[in-house]
Amino acid sequence: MADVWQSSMDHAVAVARKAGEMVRGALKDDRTVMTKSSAVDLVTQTDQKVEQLIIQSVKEKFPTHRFIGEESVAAGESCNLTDDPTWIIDPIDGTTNFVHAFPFVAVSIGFSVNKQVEFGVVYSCLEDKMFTARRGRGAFCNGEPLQVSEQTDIHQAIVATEFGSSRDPTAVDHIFRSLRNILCLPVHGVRGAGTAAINMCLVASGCAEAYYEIGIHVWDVAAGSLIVSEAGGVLLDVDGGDVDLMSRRIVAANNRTIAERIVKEIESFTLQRDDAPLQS
Ligand SMILES: O=P(O)(O)O[C@H]1[C@H](O)[C@@H](O)[C@H](O)[C@@H](O)[C@@H]1O
Ligand SMILES: [Mg+2]
Ligand SMILES: [Mg+2]
Repeated sequence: MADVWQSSMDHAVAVARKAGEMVRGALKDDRTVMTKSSAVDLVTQTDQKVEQLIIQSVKEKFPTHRFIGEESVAAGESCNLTDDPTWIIDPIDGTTNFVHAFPFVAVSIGFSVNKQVEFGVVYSCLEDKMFTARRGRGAFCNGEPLQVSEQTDIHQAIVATEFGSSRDPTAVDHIFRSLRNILCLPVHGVRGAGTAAINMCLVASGCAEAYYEIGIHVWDVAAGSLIVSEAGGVLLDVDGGDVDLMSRRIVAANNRTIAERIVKEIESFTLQRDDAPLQS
């Protein structure tokens, strides 16, 4: 049966690679840093230019498709997922890393139809690693199949997480208590690449057993969520229920045993959903 979304996925890979070239080029220039929701929620003109490059290129080829882009939402566009074909774009995942030339920076493009991710593309620009997944057809890195770790013992796991962009003391307390609970299980180690998308690709690659975070957005995790599940992994909400990509919370793990063990240690809290009505 013809795969109606293959041409869209091919375009996503091509434009992610082109965006990666733009990111690498911008690393040679001075980067003007602006802030969004907090003093540490950074954005640059390169984030904005990359998002426009991706969106304009898609509009030319697929004029009926819709978009959820991190920087478009930051500029006031809505973040509502419909049944329509929708490109869910994080132009630079790891902007803080980009600003500091810390070498983990990704372009993340998820593609949803009927509110289901059909393909995901994460291009780790400085590693030149193209992570891809098509629903039901596996996950790959530069064309090589990906498979999650087979580890079921949490005490022999590496767990990835991030501290996020909030410095609200209550949220930070929850984040640190969760981190302490997990670190002291003990686990072999806790790591963070500084980008949700690359953390999820590390889980899909079998390099980390799990990644969890409260504070992410749909554009951070849409592509990575499919790459993890197509590599044999599982996705949960931090409370152990079904994952909800708009909820700003996620656990991505190699298997349910590890995922549910991590859920037990997380002090969860809720944040305003990505698709909450815009404040008037
Ligand atoms: O770099 P961006 O796209 O803003 O995404 C990161 C976010 O800013 C951080 O707060 C999260 O902790 C990371 O997981 C995101 O990758
Ligand atoms: Mg991001
Ligand atoms: Mg971003």
